[in-house]
Amino acid sequence: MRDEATLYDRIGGEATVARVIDDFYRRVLDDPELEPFFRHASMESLRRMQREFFGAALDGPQRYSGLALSHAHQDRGITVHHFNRFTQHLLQTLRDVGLEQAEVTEVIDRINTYADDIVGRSTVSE
Ligand code: HEM
Repeated sequence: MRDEATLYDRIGGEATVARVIDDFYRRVLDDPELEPFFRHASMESLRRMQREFFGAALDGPQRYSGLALSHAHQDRGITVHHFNRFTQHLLQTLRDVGLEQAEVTEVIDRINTYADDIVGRSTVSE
C-alpha cells in the first residue's frame, strides 16, 4: 500500500463533494426520466445523506449514517437504464467541476460497485 492522499482529498475534499452533489441533483431533477423518482423526496435531506455517502465511499472522514442502499432503493422500479442515466449525469458533473479524467474514472468505478444495491430487486426473495 502506498502512503498517499485518499481519493476524497485528491479531488478537493468537502468543498468539491458539496459542489458535485448540488450540481448533480440539479441535473437529475432536470432529467424528465429521473425527476419523477424524486417527486416525494426531501431533497435537502437527500443531498445531506449523499454528501455523507460520497465522502465515505471516496475514503473521506465521513461515516455514512443513512439507510442501506438496497433498502433505500427497494421497490422504486429503478432499472439499469435509470442507473446509467444517473451515473451519466454524475460523470458530466465531475468533468464540469474540473476533475482530471483519471479521477473521474476512479469515482465512477467506485459508484458503479453499488449498482446491484440500487437496481431492480422488488422485494427480498430467495
Ligand atoms: C450508485 C448510485 C446511487 C447512490 C450512491 C445513491 C445513494 C442514495 C442515498 C445515500 C440515499 C439516502 C438514503 C437515506 O435517506 O438514508 C438515496 C435515496 C434515494 N435515492 Fe439513491 N442513489 C443512487 C442511485 C439512485 C438512482 C439511479 C435513483 C433513481 C433513478 C435513486 C433514487 C433515490 C430516491 C428516490 C431516494 C429516496 C429519497 C427520499 O425519499 O428521501 N438513487 N440514494
